Amino acid sequence: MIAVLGAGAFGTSLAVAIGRERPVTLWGRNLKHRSQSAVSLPENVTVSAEIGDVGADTVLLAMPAQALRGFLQDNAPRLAGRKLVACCKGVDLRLGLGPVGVIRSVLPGTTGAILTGPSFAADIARGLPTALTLACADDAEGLRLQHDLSTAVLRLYRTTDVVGAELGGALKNVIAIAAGIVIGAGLGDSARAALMTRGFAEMVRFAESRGARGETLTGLSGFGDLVLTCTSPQSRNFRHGLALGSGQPVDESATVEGVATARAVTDLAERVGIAMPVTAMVAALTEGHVTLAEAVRTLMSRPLKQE
Ligand SMILES: NC(=O)C1=CN([C@@H]2O[C@H](COP(=O)(O)OP(=O)(O)OC[C@H]3O[C@@H](n4cnc5c(N)ncnc54)[C@H](O)[C@@H]3O)[C@@H](O)[C@H]2O)C=CC1
Ligand SMILES: O=C(CO)COP(=O)(O)O
Repeated sequence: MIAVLGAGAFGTSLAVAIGRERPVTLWGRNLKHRSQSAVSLPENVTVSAEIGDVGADTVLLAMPAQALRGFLQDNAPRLAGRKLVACCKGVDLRLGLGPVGVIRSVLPGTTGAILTGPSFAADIARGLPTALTLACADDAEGLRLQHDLSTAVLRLYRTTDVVGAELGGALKNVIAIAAGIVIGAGLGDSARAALMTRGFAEMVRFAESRGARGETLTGLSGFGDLVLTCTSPQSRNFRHGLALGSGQPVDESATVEGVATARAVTDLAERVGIAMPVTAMVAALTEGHVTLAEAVRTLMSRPLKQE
């Protein structure tokens, strides 16, 4: 049995997609919000506001990355021993870990996996074809999850490179904010392409330094999601950048994972001496430490180097 915890945009869309083929329980802490959503649920989906009723052994965790640690701590006894699949993208500010690292840190001994890759919740909910990465260090467990969670239109690829999948999804949000800033400020498509490419280089550099395989970063959870998020106004991270770049107010109510992750990753990279110029600039810009003009000048005046 499968449960999705978190009835926001992504959790609801996953419950809808999986619920078209098999039974799912969807739990949310604020189901009033869900009932206002335009998405209608298939019959296979049972909605519950009582977490104690959720008896599934496979549990998808679909809340923002910065909320995951507290949620796991609050619900540790009830979640221990289940297969936990993180469905969020980010690096925890306090622990400096991706979502599976957070699961392992709060619930040692629990199987942790991550479902990530290029997919807008609205596309999944509409039943449009989507391909994602399912990463689990235990390949036999990963194989089982891959089969249990794939559907006719939700195609899961499998890897054991958990760190690579975690960091691809987390870091692309930061680069998407930068891409939005570039477009919002009218700096042009050429500048965005340059920034995506150099941003991707620093994603790979950072992820490899933490044990990820480069090929994971070139896959769906890295390059794939980078392309989607840096080029579509459906992305909240991209839209956040658009607002910053064009001097408009940002949407404070939106889940914009790249903001906290930019700070978390900048601090981690500084500690180990890895150059992350785009990520560090996004952290400085979103925190108001530099102006856009200073950021562009700084990035363009870095010493000339080999590609
Ligand atoms: N929306 C999308 O298209 C996609 C989102 N994601 C990822 O999914 C994660 C969640 O994003 P969305 O669902 O889009 O955000 P959302 O803002 O639509 O929903 C977040 C949900 O988490 C719940 N929540 C927040 N803090 C909580 C806590 N402490 N305990 C329990 N529930 C809590 C909220 O009540 C809300 O229902 C993010 O990491 C995002 O990057 C991944 C792929 C696609
Ligand atoms: O992760 C996503 C698409 O894969 C969703 O992007 P946003 O969180 O920027 O909306």
